[in-house]
Amino acid sequence: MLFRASVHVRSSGLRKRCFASAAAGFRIPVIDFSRFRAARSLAEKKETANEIVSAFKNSGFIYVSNHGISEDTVSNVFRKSAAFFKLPEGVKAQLAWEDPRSNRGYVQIGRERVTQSANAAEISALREKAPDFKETMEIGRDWDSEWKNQWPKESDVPGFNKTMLDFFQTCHNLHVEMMQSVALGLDLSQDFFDSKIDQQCHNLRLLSYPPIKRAFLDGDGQARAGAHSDYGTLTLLFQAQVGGLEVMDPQSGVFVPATPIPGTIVINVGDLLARWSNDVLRSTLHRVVAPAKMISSTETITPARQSIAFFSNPNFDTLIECLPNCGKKARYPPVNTETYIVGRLAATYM
Ligand SMILES: O=C(O)CCC(=O)C(=O)O
Ligand SMILES: [Fe+2]
Repeated sequence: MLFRASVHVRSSGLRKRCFASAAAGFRIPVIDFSRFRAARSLAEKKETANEIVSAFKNSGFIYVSNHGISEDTVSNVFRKSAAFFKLPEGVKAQLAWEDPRSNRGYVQIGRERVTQSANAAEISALREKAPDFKETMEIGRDWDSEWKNQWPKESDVPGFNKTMLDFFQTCHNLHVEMMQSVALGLDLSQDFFDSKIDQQCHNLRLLSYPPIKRAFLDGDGQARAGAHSDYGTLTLLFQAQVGGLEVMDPQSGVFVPATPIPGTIVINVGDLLARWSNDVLRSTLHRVVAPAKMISSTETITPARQSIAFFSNPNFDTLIECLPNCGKKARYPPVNTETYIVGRLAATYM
């Protein structure tokens, strides 16, 4: 049964109550991360860490407030991203994403079909029938010896490259701290993950969902981004105010809107972290659909939507095998991070 569940924002700067439709028991809590940073003892730190891990066990998703990334920084990234997507198709096409091992470059509408399936033929059929209505720009660590980022010319989008590189580093730093909280919440030493996630094998993804006829999105299986889980450790998602992100309540199977809360980052567990934790932590299905609130009830075009996702990964040479404190019997065989991530990417792109 659906009902209105309240989401409480704890931070003083953001003290307000937000409402989200939710199935019974389903909650995406708002975590004030300044409490983790300001904690004067390990026990105090662990209080926030436990809240985070408890949410990752239940819904797999949290909103994080007071995360330390300024609004100016985030809005500047959104501005540069918008300027990039406004470039002529021909210019963007020259920066095309080419190889899952690189996972860098521009992905035009219809090239990716995110789904839960790991079967390439099934994904290909889905892509034909119901492609994702989005374009993206994928950015990796810039000092990789093998793979180069596909940067636009400085004169095409002034300041783009530097803005994105700075933001990449900023998100990496937050990921390290978030993983420290995950470690504490799992009763591991705070630095447990540090040396396993320090090579920045992450992927910064700029997303642009163009305005689209609502009727299109109402079609069978059609969405701005189809139901999927993410692949890595944690995803840091910055969403603009348009809305449309929905998270599946794992108990009821109902998709619940993850309504944007200004100033917060949505953070969710990816498949590799779920696997690492022997499914103690949950990697939850989510999707992007037409926003619940349209401009008017007669509106047939959904507004454009922008978001920025930072897909954090373990180091590519990290072996993912059942963590301590996560059950006696491993559910999965060990897997190398790069093999896993590249395999998933290879299946989802054409
Ligand atoms: O655009 C969004 O809000 C979510 C995007 C997403 O889930 C993804 O790219 O994996
Ligand atoms: Fe996602």
